[in-house]
Amino acid sequence: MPASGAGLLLGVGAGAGRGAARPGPSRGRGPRRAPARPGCLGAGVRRPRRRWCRGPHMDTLTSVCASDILERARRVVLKIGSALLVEASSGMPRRPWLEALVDDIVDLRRGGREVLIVSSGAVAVGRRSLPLDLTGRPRLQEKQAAAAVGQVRLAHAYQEVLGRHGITAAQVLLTLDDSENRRRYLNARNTIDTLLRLGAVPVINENDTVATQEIRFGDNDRLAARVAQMTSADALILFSDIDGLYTADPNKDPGARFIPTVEALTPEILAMGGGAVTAHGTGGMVTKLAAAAICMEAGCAMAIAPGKGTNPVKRLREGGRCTWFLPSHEPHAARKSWISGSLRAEGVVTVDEGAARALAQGGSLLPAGVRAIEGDFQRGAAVRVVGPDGRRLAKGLVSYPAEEARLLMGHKSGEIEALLGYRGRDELIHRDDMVVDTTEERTAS
Ligand SMILES: Nc1ncnc2c1ncn2[C@@H]1O[C@H](COP(=O)(O)OP(=O)(O)O)[C@@H](O)[C@H]1O
Ligand SMILES: N[C@@H](CCC(=O)OP(=O)(O)O)C(=O)O
Repeated sequence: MPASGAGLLLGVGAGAGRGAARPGPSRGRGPRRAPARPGCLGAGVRRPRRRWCRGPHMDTLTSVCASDILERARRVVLKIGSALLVEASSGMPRRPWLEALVDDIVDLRRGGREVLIVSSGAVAVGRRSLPLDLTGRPRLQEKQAAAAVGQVRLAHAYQEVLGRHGITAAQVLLTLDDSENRRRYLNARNTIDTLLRLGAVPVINENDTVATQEIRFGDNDRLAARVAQMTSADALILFSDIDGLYTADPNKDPGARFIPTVEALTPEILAMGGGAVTAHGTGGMVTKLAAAAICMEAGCAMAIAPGKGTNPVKRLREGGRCTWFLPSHEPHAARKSWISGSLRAEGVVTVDEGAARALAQGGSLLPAGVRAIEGDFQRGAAVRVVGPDGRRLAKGLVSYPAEEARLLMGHKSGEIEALLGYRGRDELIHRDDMVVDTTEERTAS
């Protein structure tokens, strides 16, 4: 899987003659960033490079930046922890809180944003429904059993509260493997993209019942970051029992100072979380900082924000305090650099002149424009795209394995089902999964 990259990128077009070009906006998502605003900084905080944090409001950094980031985001992931969602005494989801959260989600969507929820709570809800000792720490198998029971109830709660607004809830359960194995990663991403395109709200949790100790995320902070990375989200909000990152745990150190913005995970910042971020750390700030590392690398802004009290998103949009972790680049750039830099091309796809022109204009590569295919690759592999004269045009992730791609070569997308026996994607390489080589790159290679 894309260990580090995420985001969307340039598109490429289809073959001439029998193939239609597919220019236009990527997967229905609009322009992702608005122009710069002048900066806003808190005392002692380095000036962010980001254009979204520039303003004259020197003492109101978090409010200005929060509203900027959220207002400009097209795709937002909200992570809800068990403690916020589940009433400890009853083991039931806090209904009024959830309803208010959904009001916030409706507002976000009204502004044209896509919203995904990463929700914990399956174990907390399910524990009470099984004859388990609630005083001790449950063993892994007991937690998995509890999750199996609780997840049904959790999904039902989301279905009801979203359904009141006519919104369809969609349950997606993921394991670490889904984010690290490229095929599974692409499948999960395509499913989530499709759900969003169709107007549903994906409600995502770890697939606790099959995840084992060794492979489980173990913490939904990191799962949420992986989801943000996988879906090229612009912003991830981790709702917590605390309003952000402090120089030390404020519950232990009354002198701890609030940090409004983090631009780089320096050793000093990591130390604030109580030590180095490891893959196996759990809870507290450690997993939140691990999530921040994933997001910042993926070009996604991340916030630790207070979730207690009603309408947490609304409060944030109205200037409520939180800590923002700012990425150094946008999701487009992160994904583009992952495809062009980190992935080895496992095959070569030769396209005709019409397809080459369409690629340059921005659009997806349809099978119709393909003349030849070299290599033995799997679905999701990176391949080099070359023109009829062998010149490099692009690099992208293929939607079909080599043997199927060869069957589709030169055919219209409408023939895919008849040729393969199933209806796959229209594009051999979707424009979002492709980096078009610039003239300089072509000359250099
Ligand atoms: N540097 C820090 N800044 C803020 N909180 C910290 C810090 N170090 C440790 N913490 C602790 O982390 C807690 C939040 O983590 P946790 O309870 O796991 O989150 P969640 O709200 O997602 O359940 C805070 O209540 C606080 O006690
Ligand atoms: N997947 C588990 C939750 C894991 C988790 O990270 O929980 P939390 O720390 O409450 O966000 C569940 O649904 O119970």
